[in-house]
Amino acid sequence: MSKYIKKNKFLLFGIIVTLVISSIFAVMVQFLKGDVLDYALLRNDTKTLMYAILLVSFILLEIAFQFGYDYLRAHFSIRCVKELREDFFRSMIYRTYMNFTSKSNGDYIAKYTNDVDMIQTLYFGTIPLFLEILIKVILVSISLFLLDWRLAIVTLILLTTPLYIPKLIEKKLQNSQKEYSEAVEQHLSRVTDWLSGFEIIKNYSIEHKIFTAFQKSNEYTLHKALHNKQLNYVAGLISTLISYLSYFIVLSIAAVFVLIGEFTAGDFFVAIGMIDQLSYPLIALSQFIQDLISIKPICYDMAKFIEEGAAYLPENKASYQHMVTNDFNHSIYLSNITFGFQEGEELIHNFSAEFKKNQHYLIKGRSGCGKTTLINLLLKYYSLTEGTIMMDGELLTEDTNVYDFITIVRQEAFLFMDTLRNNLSMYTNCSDDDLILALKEVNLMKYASKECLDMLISEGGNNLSGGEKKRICIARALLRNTNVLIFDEPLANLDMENMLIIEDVLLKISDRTVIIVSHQFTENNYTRLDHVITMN
Ligand SMILES: Nc1ncnc2c1ncn2[C@@H]1O[C@H](COP(=O)(O)OP(=O)(O)OP(=O)(O)O)[C@@H](O)[C@H]1O
Repeated sequence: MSKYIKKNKFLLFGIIVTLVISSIFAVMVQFLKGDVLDYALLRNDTKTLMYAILLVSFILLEIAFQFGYDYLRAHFSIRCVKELREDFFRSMIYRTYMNFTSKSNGDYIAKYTNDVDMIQTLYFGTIPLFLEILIKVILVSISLFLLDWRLAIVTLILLTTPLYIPKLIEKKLQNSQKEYSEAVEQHLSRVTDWLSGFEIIKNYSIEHKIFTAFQKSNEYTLHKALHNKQLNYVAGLISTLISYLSYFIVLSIAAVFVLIGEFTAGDFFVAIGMIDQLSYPLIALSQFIQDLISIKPICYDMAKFIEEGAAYLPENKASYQHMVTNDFNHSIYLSNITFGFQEGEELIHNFSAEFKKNQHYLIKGRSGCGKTTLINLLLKYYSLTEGTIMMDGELLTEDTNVYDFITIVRQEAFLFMDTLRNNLSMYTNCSDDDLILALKEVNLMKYASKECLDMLISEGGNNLSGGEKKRICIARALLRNTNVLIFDEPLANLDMENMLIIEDVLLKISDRTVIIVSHQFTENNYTRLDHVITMN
């Protein structure tokens, strides 16, 4: 996390400068208060008035610099969080599909909301406050030394004892913060899951069961939050008690100095002001130390997450520089491939197939025989146990960017909450005419107009029918000029009319290699395909 602090070092410098100046004024105010009192007791009106005016001016200056400090502090925290969020999102979005799916959406959301918020409050927010207190403590300690070195030494020894409390329970604080963060992650994963399954919850009338599960999960999370807060409060309470005790000891010593004639009334007044200036910040300092200690594991996890994702960033991925981005000219050949998810269990055994350029293929087979897995192997999601995948006689290697020549359309049609235009063009510079042509190709005449391209698609494409969503996804794939188009179960969840429309659209695609994975494809249309591959 120190990276973000370094990036905003000028703001931090500004914070330190305004802090030092406002703290100097705060200390001067204490001395001036003593002077005003002493001159008032001596009945010296002119000096009393002069020092009173000076006192008011210094108070105003202290307030002005304090405002400057608060202003910069807010900017510092916001800038750090902005950069942290950007790094988080970048490290997530550039991951490989397999790496991304190793975590649940809830995990990502919890990290993005809860963990980032905690880091903002307990780390970026605490650092300026920690500096504020530290600078105040240093300046006030120096001033106390100037007033009386014996009192200064006793004050510092006694008032700094509460600072050791957080260090004594460091492990407990960190564990409790981490447990809380993990509980939030689990809770959000479950909530996102319930939101996605809203329809099924209604359909099976299991609202009560889900609510009970929610209550349990919510209670567990809040129990962890409470435990975390209680631990912090106990540590805070001990620190405050010790601090007050120390305060009264130092106060008594200053009172003794007055009684034995070593301090004037003004000196006593100044000393009390100084001790006040020290005691409250030191209590706060112990809380900030507590915060910084407890947030450490969350910061560590966040840094690890970002670092892990950084390996996939274009600028850091060495292989990107020599990534093969060419098309194939003749064929893609799967040669004797074997693969299994578990060791010793083979899902695909010694399978071979050739996909020739610009031909139509249907891959069929019973449910669960490994059709989607075969496609995922082609997309390099998993490593083969045995066999090879060749492109024009050359091995498909780690460095081959298959997304450059393959477009995949999955069974679940996914559309972004955006305009139809952006959902079709995928944010590239496609002309409206091309978009309209693609819509016509997939028989979506209803939307094939300039006005309709501006139509907003709601979350999950809820304002479209299942068949329409599928056809928009196919049109989007057609617009992407890749040599290979793969359709994984394009006919799933469609009625006969829509099935036939989509089959026709896929069979009419020319000058592309089309691979259709389906166990529902109409047998009457087999003659329009170049090859039918049956997987056992
Ligand atoms: N990520 C995974 N981890 C472990 N097992 C998996 C994974 N993905 C799929 N499987 C298993 O591999 C088998 C084949 O799944 P796959 O999706 O390839 O079948 P399919 O032929 O496409 O089935 P369908 O026609 O029903 O879509 C299934 O038994 C499934 O449980």
